[in-house]
Order: sequence, then C-alpha cells, then structure tokens
Amino acid sequence: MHKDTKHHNLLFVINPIAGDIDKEELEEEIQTLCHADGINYNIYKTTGEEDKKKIKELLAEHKYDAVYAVGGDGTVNLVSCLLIGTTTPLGIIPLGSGNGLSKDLNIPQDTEEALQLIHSHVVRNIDTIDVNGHPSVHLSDLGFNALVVKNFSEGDRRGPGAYAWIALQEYLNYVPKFYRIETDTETFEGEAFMVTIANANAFGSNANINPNGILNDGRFEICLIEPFPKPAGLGILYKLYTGGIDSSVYTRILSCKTATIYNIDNEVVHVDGEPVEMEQEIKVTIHPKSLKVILPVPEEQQDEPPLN
Ligand SMILES: Nc1ncnc2c1ncn2[C@@H]1O[C@H](COP(=O)(O)OP(=O)(O)OP(=O)(O)O)[C@@H](O)[C@H]1O
Repeated sequence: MHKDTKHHNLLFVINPIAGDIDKEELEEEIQTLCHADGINYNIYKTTGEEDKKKIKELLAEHKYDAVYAVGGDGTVNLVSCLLIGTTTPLGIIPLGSGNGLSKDLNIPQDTEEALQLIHSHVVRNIDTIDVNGHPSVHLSDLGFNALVVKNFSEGDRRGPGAYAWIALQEYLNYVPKFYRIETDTETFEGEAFMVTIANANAFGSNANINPNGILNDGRFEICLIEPFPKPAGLGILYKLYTGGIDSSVYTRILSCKTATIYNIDNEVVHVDGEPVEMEQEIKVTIHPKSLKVILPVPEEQQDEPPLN
C-alpha cells in the first residue's frame, strides 16, 4: 500500500442523479472498503438544494481527512468550492455524464479502480480559477458551448447523445458574439464562436480545447475559437478530438494570470458545466496550487516504500 498520508475519516458527497447511474451498490462498496481499512466515513447525498450550506456544516462539525466527490464535474465543483484554500484534499469517483477533471487528472474512470484511491494515493496541489467570485477547477465557457450546456441542463434528457443533438441544432444557427478580453499580457477584441477559460484540458466529452494546459503552472488559458465558415466546423471538431486544436487557423490561446472579459453581447456563461448568471464584466484570476487533490500513485513511485 502506498500513500502520502493515511486517511482515517472520510466524507463521500454522492450525487444520486449524476450520470443517470444508480449508486446504491456503490454505497455498499464504500462500506466494505472503509471497514476493511479501519476508516470512519460519512455519506452526504446531494439534493440539488442548499447542498453547499449543508456540506459546509458537516465540514465544520467533523475533521475529515479528505472529501470524495462522487458524480460529475458539477459535483466536483461543489466540493472543490468548499476545499479550496484548506488542507483537506478532494478525491473524485467519476460517475457523471461529464467527468472532465477526473480524466485530466488521470483518475481511473472505472469505479472499482477509482475506489482503490481510498487505500492507495498521493496528494498533489492544483491551481484553481476565480471567475467573478465563482471557483472553477476545470473549464468555464462563454459562447456556443455555454449555450449548449444551458439548454442541456434545462432539458429532460441526459447523456452524450442528448448533448450532441442539442449541439447540432444550436450549431446550425449560432452567431458568434463580440468580446473584449484584457489579460496581464495582451488584449483581444472581436467576435468569437466560443471563449473557454481553461484551468484544465478537455471537456467531459473528450473534446480537448486546451491541449497544452498544465494544472499547476500558476497560469490559465483563454481559448478562443474565432468565427469560421460553417464547412470548416468538421475540421475544427476533428482537431478538438485529436489534440490538435491549437494548430487551427481559427483558434487563439491567451495564456495569463489575470483577465477581464467584457461580455458585450451578454452571452451565457457556464462554470465547470453549470450555467451561471454573470455581470457583463467578468474578472478572472488564478489561485496557484490552492486545491489539494487525491491522485493515483505514479508508476515510478509504486515500488518505493510508503511515507508513513
Ligand atoms: N438529488 C438531486 N436531484 C436533482 N438534481 C441534483 C441532485 N443532486 C445534485 N443535483 C444537480 O446535479 C448537477 C451536477 O451534476 P454533475 O455534473 O455532478 O453530474 P452529471 O451527470 O455530469 O450532470 P449533468 O449531466 O447535469 O452535467 C447540479 O446541477 C446539481 O444541482
């Protein structure tokens, strides 16, 4: 068994609806694993109402060694908001329709394997981003994708098929919006199809909008897809799914530590997959290494003796 530290007291925040996956068996597995390792644990099931307040109360009452978010990127964001700037690490058991951050962190997508992180892991620090007071750990967007996310979250159907269908319908009529973006190093002014504020790399769909992003380099990227003729859409999609979007003539990447985005056309915004209402002026700042995350033990360390 290899660990940076042994955890004795865990909280699991389970989103029962995430990914449309039944999680009752998972609760039994958590019980078996924790009992086998002498770990105390609590489970909090989200309701979608006042979850942040209730989890905050649990965190104040108990001294948890780690909190596992069991769900998709929305659940990961909910838990992260409460752990940023603390010494308590975030664990992820990816069980949503979008599990983007867990993929960027190389957390196993298989539930049994991800649960092994309870026994064996390392803890590392990653950057987080503040988007007008909303913490973002993964990817936030203005423009086309944010509109699709909003329509998807308001719809009844879940899953990648429903998302793709909404995206196709919106794509046919979408008109790029106007933005002014001032970063600590450069200024962009013009129309864009999509503006992504990227701490990480790829959306849960595996579309890699920021192939060279590093989660702990003290910087974030603003990834622009500029207006393009509709027939070029397939080529852009291909590059998004093959890790080459930065080579497209329609993209521009601004690497920075701070930025102000003037959302002049009041386009919709999402933060880590959740639609959010925002002012026209959006201030973005990086908080370097402000969140501790639980990760698989890197292969090269697997034969070393445990630290304690
Ligand atoms: N018990 C619940 N009933 C309904 N909605 C819930 C419940 N618990 C959490 N939610 C909502 O689930 C969303 C987060 O879901 P998450 O991203 O973790 O999983 P997901 O399957 O990827 O979701 P989505 O498909 O909506 O992106 C939040 O909008 C939250 O308000």
